[in-house]
Amino acid sequence: MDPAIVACVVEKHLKLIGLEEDAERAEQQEFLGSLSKQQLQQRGVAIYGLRITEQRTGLVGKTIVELGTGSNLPAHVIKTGDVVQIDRPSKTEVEAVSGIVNRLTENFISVAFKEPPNIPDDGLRIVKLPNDVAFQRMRYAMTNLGNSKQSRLLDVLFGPVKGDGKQFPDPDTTKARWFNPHLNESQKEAVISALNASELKLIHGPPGTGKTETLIEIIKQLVTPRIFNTSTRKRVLVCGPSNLSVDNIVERLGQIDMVRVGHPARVLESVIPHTLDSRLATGDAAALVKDIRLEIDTALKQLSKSGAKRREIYAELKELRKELYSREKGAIDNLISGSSVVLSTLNMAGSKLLKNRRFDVVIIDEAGQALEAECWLAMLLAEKVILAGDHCQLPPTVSSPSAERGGLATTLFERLVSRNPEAMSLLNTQYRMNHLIMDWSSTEFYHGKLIADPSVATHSLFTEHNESVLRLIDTVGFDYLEAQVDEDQSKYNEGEAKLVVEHLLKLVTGGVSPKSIAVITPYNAQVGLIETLVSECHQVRGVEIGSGISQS
Ligand SMILES: Nc1ncnc2c1ncn2[C@@H]1O[C@H](COP(=O)(O)OP(=O)(O)OP(=O)(O)O)[C@@H](O)[C@H]1O
Repeated sequence: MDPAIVACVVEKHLKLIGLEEDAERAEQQEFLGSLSKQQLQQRGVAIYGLRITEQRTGLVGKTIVELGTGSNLPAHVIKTGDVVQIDRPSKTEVEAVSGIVNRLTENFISVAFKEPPNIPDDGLRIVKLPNDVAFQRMRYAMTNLGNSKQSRLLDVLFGPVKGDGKQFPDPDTTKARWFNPHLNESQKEAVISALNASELKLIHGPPGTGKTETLIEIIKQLVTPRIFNTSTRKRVLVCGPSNLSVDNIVERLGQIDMVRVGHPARVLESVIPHTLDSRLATGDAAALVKDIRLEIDTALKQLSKSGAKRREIYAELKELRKELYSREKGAIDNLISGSSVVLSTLNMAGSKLLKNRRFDVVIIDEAGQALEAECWLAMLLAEKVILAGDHCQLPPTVSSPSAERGGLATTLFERLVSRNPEAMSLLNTQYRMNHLIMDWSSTEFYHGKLIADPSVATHSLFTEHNESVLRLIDTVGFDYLEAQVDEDQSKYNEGEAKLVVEHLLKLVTGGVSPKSIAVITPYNAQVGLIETLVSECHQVRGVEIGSGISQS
């Protein structure tokens, strides 16, 4: 590698991450500081009138405080994993404490704290705060990259070595043993070249081309080699930028020896049994920590009625939590280092649980949606990386215009596709769209290289073919006026919304179920308007309407 190039990349990204963090913080603070109680509630960033309903011990000695209002919580936008402040707005002498939302139901919100919080039992408020953990971790990743030693992987990524190194002679594909023999030719080529790559593999997967399907085969082949005659089973870290991107893989891996690192409240329900928490709560580890958890919970219960003994109980709690931490840490280490496949978000790869571990291979899915620094959180943990994604779709969202101009939204995947094209395979057959829908994007973005699999190439919603598969409606000249709701700058257009509902009616009366239709519009106000019109028209109720921005 060329240390000067690495230093330059590190410096650039540290600066861009700083700009992005400043922009996000300024946005949040301006937002929170300028709003009244009523406005904060209306926007859903604060919940008032809460009281503590329960306190207990969570994983690694955290204190979990459950709060409720006595009935359903008002509408809010607070999500699990958000950093929140808890205070008592009517009493300034009560010091605010901050924690992380651990679980949410209609009636309760649970918050995890490092130490038991010293707050009163009622009259409390929760306010959503900006979360700087992601930024701290990205900074840590870039600093680590700057300090990393020369390696083959870094030579490929920052030096003159090409990313086409092979470990084995190419196998006879007709005789290869596949977990999924139905993979198409481009998928099989991607699997073989990924397994054979010495340091780097890039898999370019346009929509519906079976990127996940291909990664599943790669993971299974790494853990239990069948194609390449090697007895070495690899240990794999699989990451993605969002919880959903990781959970899609967990769901399709089946019964493999794996552990999903991440908060159970943030993962899909079907994935919960694979989470670290669930595995710890059910295995041998559970017995090891059961007694000590009970003792902590008893001490926590005494705390609220203890008066003068409060200090003693705090001291006892501190000791108990130290012991719990050390036992749980041992159990966590055993589980993570004993699993063939570990899965987490990129951000979580920078957490205490994973950051100093080593793997044989790191796989990143949806790499076209991840910031470069996030990728480094995972990539520094192995000597071989496989990145899958599609740089021709939307890049990750960036709040700071200066950071965007500086290149923060240019992903590592996109950079490597042009820097190391020899390491790339294109998945060329898609299984989702009629070819008429595909043709346009194939020509515009994929140099006309996409093929529609025969199973979908001519499929259509109607058996009697009188409705076109793809229709573009130019509303210029229709006198449809755009309007703006408020200072949010969100726009809507009544004429276009009515046109959408007319088309929905046509589809539904033609026999399409409303549940299989989705409407996407970039403006929240337009989402709201179409939702209202849809709710007023009973035939089309059930249609999904959204801005297309993922919530995961
Ligand atoms: N070789 C194949 N034969 C038949 N069906 C396939 C094949 N590969 C993928 N599919 C199907 O195509 C669909 C898309 O696959 P998959 O979700 O793996 O694609 P993707 O590229 O990850 O999708 P996305 O566009 O969401 O990123 C799935 O229904 C999958 O079962």
